Amino acid sequence: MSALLEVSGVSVTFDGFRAINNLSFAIGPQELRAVIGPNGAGKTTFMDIVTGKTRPDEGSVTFGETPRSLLKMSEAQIARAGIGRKFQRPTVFEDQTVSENLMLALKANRAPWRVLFWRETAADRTRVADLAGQVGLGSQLARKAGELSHGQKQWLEIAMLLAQEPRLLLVDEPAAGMSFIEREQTTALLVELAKTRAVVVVEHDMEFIRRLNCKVTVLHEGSVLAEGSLDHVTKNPAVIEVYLGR
Ligand SMILES: Nc1ncnc2c1ncn2[C@@H]1O[C@H](COP(=O)(O)OP(=O)(O)OP(=O)(O)O)[C@@H](O)[C@H]1O
Repeated sequence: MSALLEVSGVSVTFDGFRAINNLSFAIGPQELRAVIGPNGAGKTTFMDIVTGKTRPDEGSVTFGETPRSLLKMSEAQIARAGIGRKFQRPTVFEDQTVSENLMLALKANRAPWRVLFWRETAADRTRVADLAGQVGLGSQLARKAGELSHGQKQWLEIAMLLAQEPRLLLVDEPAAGMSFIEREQTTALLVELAKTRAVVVVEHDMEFIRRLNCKVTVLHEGSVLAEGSLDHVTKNPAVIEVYLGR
């Protein structure tokens, strides 16, 4: 299987400190991957590089079936090329309904000149209902986003990202602040989403990762320390040492 995203030999230095050190990472077109690692391992910086927020000093980052370098693309171009990022804190419009939030996301997906003449169509309304259904908010369309639970807000934001039809979704700590039931529903959602796109989940919650039941990449000091199933990596002495400090 050829990779959808390929990060190769990437390094980033902040004021002389090497936050990412010769990092190589690849993910397939329909793959679910968990990225773990202790604080400061470089997980956020890795996502910043993929989304164009941080530029590496060396290495290459390519994306797509016909690999295209992301390094010369702006953050907006990378998003349009099919990479969506879900930050830890939900950023939905609280005073707007679920339906209105999703309609805004659909609108944002249009070329600027088309937005000028944009009118909501029946097809848009169907798409909004479909997006809400995909994340389990089909019955919440008329509710204000501000009234939703924390987990529901996170799902709404994922649906807003899905409006852009990303081929790669980066999800930062989805389990944080969620109830047990919400975490279980989120696991199921991410597994489902990864059937039709690549999904990379950065998470500290090991129980959550166990339920994702996917390949895990362990980062440490800006490099890949171990890769494989959760059982495989958690038996690795180097991983145990990094996590337990022994
Ligand atoms: N803009 C920056 N300037 C200076 N140092 C930075 C910058 N961004 C990140 N770093 C440093 O780079 C290292 C990697 O940080 P990063 O946030 O990527 O780690 P992380 O694995 O996401 O950690 P956490 O789990 O705590 O979120 C850290 O030591 C951090 O202090």
